[in-house]
Amino acid sequence: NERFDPAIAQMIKEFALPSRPSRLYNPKFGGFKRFKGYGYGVRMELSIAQPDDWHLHLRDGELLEAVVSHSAKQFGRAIIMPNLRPPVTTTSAAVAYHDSILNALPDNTNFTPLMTLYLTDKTSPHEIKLARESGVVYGVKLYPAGATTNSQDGVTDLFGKCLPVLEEMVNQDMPLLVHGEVTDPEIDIFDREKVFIDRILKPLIQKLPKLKVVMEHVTTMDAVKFVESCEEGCVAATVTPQHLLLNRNSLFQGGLQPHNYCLPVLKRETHRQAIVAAVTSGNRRFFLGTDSAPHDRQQKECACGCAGVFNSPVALSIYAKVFEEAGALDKLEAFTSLNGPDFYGLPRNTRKITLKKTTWKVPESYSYASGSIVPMSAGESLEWLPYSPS
Ligand SMILES: NC(=O)N[C@@H](CC(=O)O)C(=O)O
Ligand SMILES: [Zn+2]
Ligand SMILES: [Zn+2]
Repeated sequence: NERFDPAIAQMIKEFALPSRPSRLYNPKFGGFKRFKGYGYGVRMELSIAQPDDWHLHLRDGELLEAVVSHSAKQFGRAIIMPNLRPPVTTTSAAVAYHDSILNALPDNTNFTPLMTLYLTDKTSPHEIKLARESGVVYGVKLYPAGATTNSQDGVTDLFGKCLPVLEEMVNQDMPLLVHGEVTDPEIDIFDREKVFIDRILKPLIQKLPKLKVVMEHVTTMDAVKFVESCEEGCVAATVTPQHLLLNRNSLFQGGLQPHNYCLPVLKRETHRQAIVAAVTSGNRRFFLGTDSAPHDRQQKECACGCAGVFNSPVALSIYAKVFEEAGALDKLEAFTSLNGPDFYGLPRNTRKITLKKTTWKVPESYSYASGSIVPMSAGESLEWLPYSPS
């Protein structure tokens, strides 16, 4: 590095990986032209195994058509959430939904949807067997009834109604994916995740220590501590771009910000920092799950707006930004591309994608047949532009 100006040498040191520099990180030097954010025109590229999205809402109908390509461009696989109306409660419904996703996909993509079943009080153990046999279902989703978007048909009493199903899931090695918030109206909305851990998750893993559980979209230091305390390979967590980048101030900055409203709701800064520390530590229990949850603009900008952030177009740029700011770009690939398949017992993607450190502007909205969808960070500038896999 002596060849370079000391400022560049320092930057290279910061970005170069101690362990596998050539594999994960290839800085390319583009002369000494001024380049935004970089005094000396250093151009950076990050090449990583193709990421998967372990928590994604693709919706159906027109919305599915409008959003699916944003995921298919960047991700190899995605766990598809079943909270449609009506919810995907049976294997045959999951197979039909799988087909409609494949039909909506653009040509020449290798994107593979991994389906889930929506757990209800009435789900039978037999349905779990069918799900496993289908070869397209990879998880069962627990929505406490009333906790979030389209959760009306969710579970009212997990231990009272669902134990035989959960036992069959252990037999079938079928993971339980959890929206971890209690719905008790007495509990403050900012405490619902913590209380869920104490009331439901701790007793659950005590009763069924072999059940694979993914705590979806973790938002608190309590969840981080809980997941870290569990046995690796049994309990894991997905983390969204918004819960890594934003705190609850972003809901009210300069006026009410409906496009930052999702569930679990954004938390205070100390929680955000705990989540960033967890994912950038290299802990294998944490992996990428965008929770990209598109709603039409009119359903967001109204008197009783829906919960959900549409982040597919910006997710990888934001994850890279968060890891870069934490000085942990060397841990990004494990989080985006390795820990997830390892937990689910699936092969890692062999394709690569490239993230290029260049400034790009996020569109204000994406229009589709009957409306438009506003993405996370709409109108803002981001770096780390993802390139399609080669
Ligand atoms: N995250 C959200 O705020 N919304 C999700 C549901 C969910 O994941 O809880 C949705 O389907 O819109
Ligand atoms: Zn959820
Ligand atoms: Zn979700």
